[in-house]
Amino acid sequence: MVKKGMLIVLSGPSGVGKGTVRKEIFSQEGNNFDYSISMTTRKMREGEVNGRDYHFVSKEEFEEEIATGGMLEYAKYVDNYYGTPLKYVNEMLENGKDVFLEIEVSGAMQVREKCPDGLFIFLTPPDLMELRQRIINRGTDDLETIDKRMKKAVDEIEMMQNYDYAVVNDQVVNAAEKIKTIIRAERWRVKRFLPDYKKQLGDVLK
Ligand SMILES: Nc1nc2c(ncn2[C@@H]2O[C@H](COP(=O)(O)OP(=O)(O)O)[C@@H](O)[C@H]2O)c(=O)[nH]1
Ligand SMILES: Nc1ncnc2c1ncn2[C@@H]1O[C@H](COP(=O)(O)OP(=O)(O)O)[C@@H](O)[C@H]1O
Repeated sequence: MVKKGMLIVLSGPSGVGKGTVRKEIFSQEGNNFDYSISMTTRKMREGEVNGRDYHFVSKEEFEEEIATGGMLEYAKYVDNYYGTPLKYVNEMLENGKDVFLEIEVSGAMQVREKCPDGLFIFLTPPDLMELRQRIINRGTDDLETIDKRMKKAVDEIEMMQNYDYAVVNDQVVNAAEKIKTIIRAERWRVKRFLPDYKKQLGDVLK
């Protein structure tokens, strides 16, 4: 039976722990889905590998991809572009493989428009004080920027209503486990099977 793969989108406010939880999920064996490596114009950090963590490209290269329709979605985030190359995602889905994206909220909303059948999971903080504390702990922002990020985070949390599931990131391992449980259950969505049976019916009745 040939089923198209499922597109899985993990998103949520900045600083909630998307990257941390995603890395936990992919550090474990036995996932039946593949990670779509994003493209970005931000500088490579120490310890990162081009083609593993991101496809690192110049601003010109990124803009060329946008212009030629090569991106499924993209966003400008802290003066850099981040986006999902369309080709890999399409190839995987056509081959019946499930694909996992970890992207910020505005990109996720673009994907929702284009792929309404995807699985949209919103990672949310236990509460806003904890979110603030995590952004402070990360140590990358001054207090003024942190307050700006918090205002943006509140707007982003409002977008939760456009998602299928909310997962609270209390403990990284718990959140990763919950996400994997959701993905396992969603594999058996009726609408993934129906088109194939309809096609078979056409063949049988020929
Ligand atoms: N829209 C979109 N957002 C992405 C993509 N890849 C990563 N992001 C988001 O971009 C933000 C910044 O990522 P990054 O610079 O790696 O790191 P962080 O600041 O250490 O989390 C995070 O919220 C990611 O979820 C992508 O392909 N598309
Ligand atoms: N469950 C958690 N409990 C405590 N701290 C966390 C948890 N998940 C992530 N963090 C920390 O919160 C900060 C933001 O996480 P990060 O993965 O960079 O977020 P995002 O990708 O959503 O911007 C990091 O310092 C990370 O170590």
